[in-house]
Amino acid sequence: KKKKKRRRKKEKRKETRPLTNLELTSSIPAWLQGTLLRNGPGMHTVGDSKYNHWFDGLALLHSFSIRDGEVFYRSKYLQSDTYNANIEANRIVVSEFGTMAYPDPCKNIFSKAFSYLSHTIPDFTDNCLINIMKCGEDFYATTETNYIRKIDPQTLETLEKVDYRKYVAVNLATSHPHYDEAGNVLNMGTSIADKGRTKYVMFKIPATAPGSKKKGKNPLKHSEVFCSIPSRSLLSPSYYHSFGVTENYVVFLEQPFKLDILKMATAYMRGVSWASCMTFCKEDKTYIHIIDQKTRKPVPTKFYTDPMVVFHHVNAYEEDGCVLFDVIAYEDNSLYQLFYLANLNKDFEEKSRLTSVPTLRRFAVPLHVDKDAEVGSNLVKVSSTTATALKEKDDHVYCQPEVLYEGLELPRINYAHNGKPYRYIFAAEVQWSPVPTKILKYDVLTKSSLKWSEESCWPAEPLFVPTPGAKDEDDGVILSAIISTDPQKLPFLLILDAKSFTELARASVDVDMHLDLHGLFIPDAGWNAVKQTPAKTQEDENSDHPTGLTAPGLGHGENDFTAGHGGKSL
Ligand SMILES: CC1=C(/C=C/C(C)=C/C=C/C(C)=C/C=O)C(C)(C)CCC1
Ligand SMILES: [Fe+2]
Repeated sequence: KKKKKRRRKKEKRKETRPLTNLELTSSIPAWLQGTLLRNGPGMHTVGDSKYNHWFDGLALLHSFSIRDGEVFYRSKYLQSDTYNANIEANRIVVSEFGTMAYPDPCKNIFSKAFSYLSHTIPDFTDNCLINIMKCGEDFYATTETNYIRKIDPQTLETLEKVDYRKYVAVNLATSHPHYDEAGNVLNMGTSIADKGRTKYVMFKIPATAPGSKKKGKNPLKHSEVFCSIPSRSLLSPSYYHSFGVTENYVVFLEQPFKLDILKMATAYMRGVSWASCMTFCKEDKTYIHIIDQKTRKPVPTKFYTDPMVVFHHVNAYEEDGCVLFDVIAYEDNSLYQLFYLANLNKDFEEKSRLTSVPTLRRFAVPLHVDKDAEVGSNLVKVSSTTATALKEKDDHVYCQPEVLYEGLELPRINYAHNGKPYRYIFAAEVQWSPVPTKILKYDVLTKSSLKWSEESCWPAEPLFVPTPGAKDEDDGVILSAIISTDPQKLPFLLILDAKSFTELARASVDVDMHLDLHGLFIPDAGWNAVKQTPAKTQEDENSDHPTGLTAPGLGHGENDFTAGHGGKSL
């Protein structure tokens, strides 16, 4: 018992209490007030057991609150059922993407959690480590299963566990929803429970519960299915990580990177991970579904392109009768392969090489296909792109993209331009190694770029925050959490001027920060709001350590992307 207590205390100490007055290099723009809230895998070892894949790690939330020129930092593990069950058992007892685990036989912890999906697939994890979703007034940590976890964006406390299945029939859902101008959420999920009718389900969650402007109502209860698309193959639906929207359409790629439901149904018995149930069928095509938001039906033409693997859609818009969409595409699924912790060894940067560089590809899909157009003719009449769409017989159209840029991932845009013509992509530059070393601003119009980099620095996804009342698309700042491989260098929040890509300020944090995945910025309601001092929630746990240091994950020298700084971790 004593040992357990000690261990728990140690876990707690990996989290920070709010820190004030982070070291700033220069002043932060006065208008920049709010919280940068981010998510990512933070712990890859529980007791003596280790996860196999970087995407398995227990979710660690962290935030930078910027108020009146000061920056406050805090981090906290998501207290998911998965986290609690693992900590309680002192080993990994819940399966993640790359790790199959078994419940603790001595405990009854799984009596509730271990329900069966379609009587074959065990309940999925609620370790929501990928992104943060805003849903009405609420914020949720998200992953790709049917579970999301409500969180308090200020204290990072974990609140309710929400099962999407209570509201819409999905077993999987993306961690990259879209938002319309009113704040309604549009997301896509896959329904595999009903084996005979495997389908992709597009659903909407309203920003406010209809008929009530009162806070506290759960908008999820009012989720509605917007459209569903039958899967081409009932036993192997495609895997997808995101999708695109324009003002009137939705872009969904049914790619040849697939989930094998039969393999998934027997994975638990066979002791293999979910990841091993995913196959890239390089002989197959990538089908492009364009859904009309007015009719809520897919455009009937069968658009397709060559096999590829896409995780991130960048943006999509309509121009001259076409839907144009930009994605980051790979030739194969080697990205997932690289993130196995066994591959993330000490010589990681030298040894780990992607077999395909992520490329920015622009596709053009003609909305109205002339039945009389000649077979072989290009149906794209847009002058801004060299992408083509060749008419074939039987209502098929073969799309070939224009390759715009090579070596980028984690794309973000000024979200006010989502679904509309746009010019700038902010991303992490990655070449043959999956670790980003530069932040990139790519101008899709002039095809030129600006970059930020610094010796030994690994940047996170760059997030764009517009200046209030901004007119230009790039009028704002870029926020990115930077970690360093140099033990002498502290991790820091970097603030760049989005136009010139010059540094405006940085706030160094004396913690062991983890490399995160995705997040969002929550602007403060009023710029002149009363000065808020975050509550010192973790003070007593950390009182033996006045600076409230964080050592998420494994610490130095272990393979979890934690770039520590010498001697400071707990
Ligand atoms: C647990 C689980 C899954 C988890 C997938 C995850 C966690 C994917 C993360 C992807 C990322 C971070 C991509 C970045 O580009 C699946 C395969 C959906 C299916 C079944 C259960
Ligand atoms: Fe993502």
